[in-house]
Amino acid sequence: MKKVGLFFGTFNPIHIGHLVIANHLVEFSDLDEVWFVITPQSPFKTKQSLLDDHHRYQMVYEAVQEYPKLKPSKIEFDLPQPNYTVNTLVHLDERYGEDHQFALIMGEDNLKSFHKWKNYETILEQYSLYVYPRVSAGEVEQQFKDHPKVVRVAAPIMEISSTFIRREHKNGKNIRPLLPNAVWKYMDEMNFYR
Ligand SMILES: Nc1ncnc2c1ncn2[C@@H]1O[C@H](COP(=O)(O)OP(=O)(O)OP(=O)(O)O)[C@@H](O)[C@H]1O
Ligand SMILES: O=C(O)c1ccc[n+]([C@@H]2O[C@H](COP(=O)([O-])O)[C@@H](O)[C@H]2O)c1
Repeated sequence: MKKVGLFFGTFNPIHIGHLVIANHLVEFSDLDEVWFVITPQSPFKTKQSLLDDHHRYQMVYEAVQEYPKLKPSKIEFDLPQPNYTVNTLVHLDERYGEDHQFALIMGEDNLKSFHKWKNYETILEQYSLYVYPRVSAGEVEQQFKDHPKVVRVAAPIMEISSTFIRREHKNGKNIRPLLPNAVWKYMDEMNFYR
């Protein structure tokens, strides 16, 4: 049975913050692989300046080329939008459940709003949440604090966001160190976020 951590996101674009977290989890937890699930439409986000799904997928693909334990996933591309994670998990289990055990990866910021996710109780009954630290306002709800399914992982804190990268690239700043090299090249050649 392969243990796979699912890292959900819009990845518009994927940056080194995402990569550091994913790599930390495959190297320092019991997860065998991490799959980046590129979400066409996140339930809590508007579609503003969102690149086409396939371009976001391609950038993740380029970013993980030299990391055999990290994989991009298109599973949500053909599912109804907005993409509720609980639905995606059903599809993943149908397709891979026989020899894969799935868990979710999220930052502490997302754990703080996890009670707003569709059917979060069902998710927590069936899957573990691997939670890494993140600088953010607010409190983790009591119900999640000592929950047996919430696994704390001491990954490094990297406060970078895709929003910052898109904005400052547009402003003509050099944001190149924040992106894997191949992602920078793809983004630059395609003239994204100009
Ligand atoms: N620097 C970071 N360190 C750790 N986790 C991050 C970091 N940036 C984003 N994440 C988390 O990774 C997941 C996927 O990121 P996503 O692309 O959706 O967000 P983002 O980088 O914050 O993008 P945007 O700025 O466009 O909202 C989300 O759960 C998000 O909270
Ligand atoms: O299922 C839900 O209700 C739900 C609500 C908010 C977010 N999510 C998932 O969490 C991922 C990260 O969310 P965000 O808004 O921080 O980019 C997003 O890509 C979705 O897959 C899922």
